[in-house]
Amino acid sequence: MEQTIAAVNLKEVTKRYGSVTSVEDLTLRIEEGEIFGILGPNGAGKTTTLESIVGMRNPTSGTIRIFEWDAQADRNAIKKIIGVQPQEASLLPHLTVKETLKLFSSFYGHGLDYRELIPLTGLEDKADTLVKNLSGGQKQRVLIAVALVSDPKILFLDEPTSSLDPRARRDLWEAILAFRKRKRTVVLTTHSMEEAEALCNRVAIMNQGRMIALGTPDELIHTYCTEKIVQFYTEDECDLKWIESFPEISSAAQDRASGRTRVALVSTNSDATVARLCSGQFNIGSWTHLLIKRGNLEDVFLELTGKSLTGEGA
Ligand SMILES: Nc1ncnc2c1ncn2[C@@H]1O[C@H](COP(=O)(O)OP(=O)(O)OP(=O)(O)O)[C@@H](O)[C@H]1O
Repeated sequence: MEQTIAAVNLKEVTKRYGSVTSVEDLTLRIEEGEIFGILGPNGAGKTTTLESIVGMRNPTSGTIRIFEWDAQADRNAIKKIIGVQPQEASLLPHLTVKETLKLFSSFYGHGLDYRELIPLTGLEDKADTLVKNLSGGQKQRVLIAVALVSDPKILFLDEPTSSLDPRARRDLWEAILAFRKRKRTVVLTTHSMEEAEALCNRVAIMNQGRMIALGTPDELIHTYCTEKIVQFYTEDECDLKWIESFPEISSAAQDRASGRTRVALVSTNSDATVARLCSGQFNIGSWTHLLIKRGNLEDVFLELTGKSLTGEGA
């Protein structure tokens, strides 16, 4: 069966700087229409990967293709179909948002008009505001609008929301999702597992230059986070030793606040644990507020590396 052409295709890509290996033996296929996240802590190799794909760095070995083009040999062809979020320094502070987008549009013979870009990036209220008077989040949206001016087939974003407050971050997620609705591809890097879960249909987790996991957020959580937390409230303290004697319970903890006890059980089989709770096997009397929490991508990273994403040891 003939495979469709990938939006981005990396084969055995390695990038070395002297004795430092930034990216090692990375093979990865990103399909058209995906929002693909490259995740990992500081120094994992995310930016090196992204910049190698867009032709800003040359890999030491391996091949990178964007659709039918080679990332090194066909840079001019590739430039016409990709959008890369520029640095803030490329904005002129004394132009309005509308003027900025008109200026960048004038560089292209085709592409999106500012009248389309402004609603796409949620900048309707700021169209006539000078760039120098925008907040950090609004500037970030202008940068993404600039990356979209050429109506690219693939948009590349390096940590697009790292400096934003939660509200601005959500607004930007909306803009990225709106772009994807146009059947375009987005490749982004992020430290934030929350962002990856909210936005990306597939993610590659990198650590120390290597890809250590690849899949949908759900697949990765299901594969690597086999334990769930079963939480509920009781009136009195529980006999945790008894509860921990059940085979699927890895650990149990409780804390008392506002006259009641919150109990958290880490379970390898939450269905069995809930069944025991409902049938009274834990001998705890009445209970309320049952909550079952599954792991997240942060837990996946912890499971794979023994470290949190912020680099703290487990
Ligand atoms: N130009 C360079 N010269 C030497 N070493 C480099 C260079 N660029 C990156 N590196 C090294 O390669 C490794 C990966 O860096 P990279 O910037 O790709 O990581 P990252 O995952 O994007 O990190 P961050 O989240 O901190 O931006 C790091 O150890 C970094 O110091």
